[in-house]
Amino acid sequence: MGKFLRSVAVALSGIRFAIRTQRHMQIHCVAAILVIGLGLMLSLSFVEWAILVFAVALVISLELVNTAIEQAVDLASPERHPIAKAAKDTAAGAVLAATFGAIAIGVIIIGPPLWRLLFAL
Ligand SMILES: Nc1ncnc2c1ncn2[C@@H]1O[C@H](COP(=O)(O)OP(=O)(O)OP(=O)(O)O)[C@@H](O)[C@H]1O
Repeated sequence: MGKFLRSVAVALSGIRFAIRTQRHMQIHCVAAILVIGLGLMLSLSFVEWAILVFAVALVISLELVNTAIEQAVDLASPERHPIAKAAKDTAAGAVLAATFGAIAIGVIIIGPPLWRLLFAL
C-alpha cells in the first residue's frame, strides 16, 4: 500500500474508533444523514449545500479532535487533575459551540423550504 493510502487507512480507522466508542459521534452522524436527506428532498442551491456540508464537517471534525484529546488526557492523566478536567471540558466546549452554529445554519437554510413543504405555503 502506498504512503498516501496508508495515511487514509489510519485516518479512517480513527473515524471508525470514534463512531464505535463515542455516543455523541453516533448522534452527530445520524444528524448529518438526516440533514443531507432533507437537503436532497428540498433541492437546495449550491451555496446552501456548501454551507451545510461545511457546518456538518466542522462538527464531526471537532468531535474527532475531542475524542483524540479525551484519549490523550486519559493516557497522560488517568488520575483526576484540574488541568485534565480543563482540557476535556474545553474540547467538549469546542464541539458544543460548533453544534450550536450548525443548528442555527440548519434552521436558517432548511427551515423555510421545509416549512413551505409541510404547510404548502
Ligand atoms: N482525569 C480527569 N481529571 C479531572 N476531571 C476529569 C478527568 N477525566 C474526566 N474528567 C471530567 O469528567 C468529564 C467527563 O469525562 P469523560 O472522559 O467521561 O468524557 P465525556 O465528556 O464523558 O466524553 P464522552 O462521553 O463523549 O466519551 C470531563 O469533561 C471532565 O470534566
